[in-house]
Amino acid sequence: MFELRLLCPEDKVEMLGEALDALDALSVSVEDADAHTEAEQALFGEPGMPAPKEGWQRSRVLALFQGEAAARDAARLLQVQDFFEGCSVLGLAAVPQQDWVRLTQSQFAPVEITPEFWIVPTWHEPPAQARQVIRLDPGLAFGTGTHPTTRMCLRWIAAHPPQGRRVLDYGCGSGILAMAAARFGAAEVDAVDIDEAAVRSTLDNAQANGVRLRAGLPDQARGAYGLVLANILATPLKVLAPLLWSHVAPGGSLVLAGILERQAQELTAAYAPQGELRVADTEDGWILMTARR
Ligand SMILES: C[S@@+](CC[C@H](N)C(=O)[O-])C[C@H]1O[C@@H](n2cnc3c(N)ncnc32)[C@H](O)[C@@H]1O
Repeated sequence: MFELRLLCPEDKVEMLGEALDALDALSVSVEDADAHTEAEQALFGEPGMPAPKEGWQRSRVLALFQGEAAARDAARLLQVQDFFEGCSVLGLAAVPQQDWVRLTQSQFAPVEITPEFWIVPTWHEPPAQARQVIRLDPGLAFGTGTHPTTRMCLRWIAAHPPQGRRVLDYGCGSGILAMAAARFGAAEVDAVDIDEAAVRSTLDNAQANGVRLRAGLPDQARGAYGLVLANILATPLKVLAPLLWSHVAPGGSLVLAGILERQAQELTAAYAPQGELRVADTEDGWILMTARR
């Protein structure tokens, strides 16, 4: 394969991407051309807020082509287009053949939650000491067990098995928390998400793990649950406070994640009318907050 490297200003990125697509590029990726220099610009918003800008001042656009001829033709064609003004060709380079599947898989190892409880990709054997295993491959939905917020929720579930309880996983992503709740004895599990792809992913993962649960959009959450889990982000968690609390049964627990250490105070304040949130765990600057009803 051959890689064509282009440089372009912010307002040309989208058009260039579409043109490369039309020229049969196998893939197009965009990087900050000023990364690791004084001119590097951070491009992210606060959790729950849009990024301040959609592109970098100067972007490096990398397009993969099947062969050298296709990459050279694309470069020649682009250079004579009006919209290419302000852009330039940085170069063409052969991309060494790699086993991409193996390379991707090698980045995902089994994740230890406790010495007995592991999240294991399907291409790995579970470790010998694992007594509880969830099989999960990285997919479209969030939740492989590699993120601290997910890991803290999983540790909490393992330490407080929801034996015989109804459990709600609000913002289920891959369904990892819902499956863990089922594995640790939940009588009934509902998993909901605003993203339909996450709902599908949860159903697929549950089936692959032989776990019974109901998954759907948020209006599928019904009634009171002995355990409500929500690993989202601070801003939606604050907005959802009355709703999430309304689903916690008397004597039940609420477990919240996706919160940065510095956001503890605002979360405590947002939930104060409902219940007393406490920090139950912390990892890599993230915290887990819980409350009993
Ligand atoms: C950080 S992921 C957590 C996934 C998984 N529960 C875990 O712990 O790894 C957050 C999920 O919440 C979903 N989400 C975001 N806002 C939501 C909302 N208002 N209601 C329901 N789900 C929401 C997202 O689509 C995403 O799948």
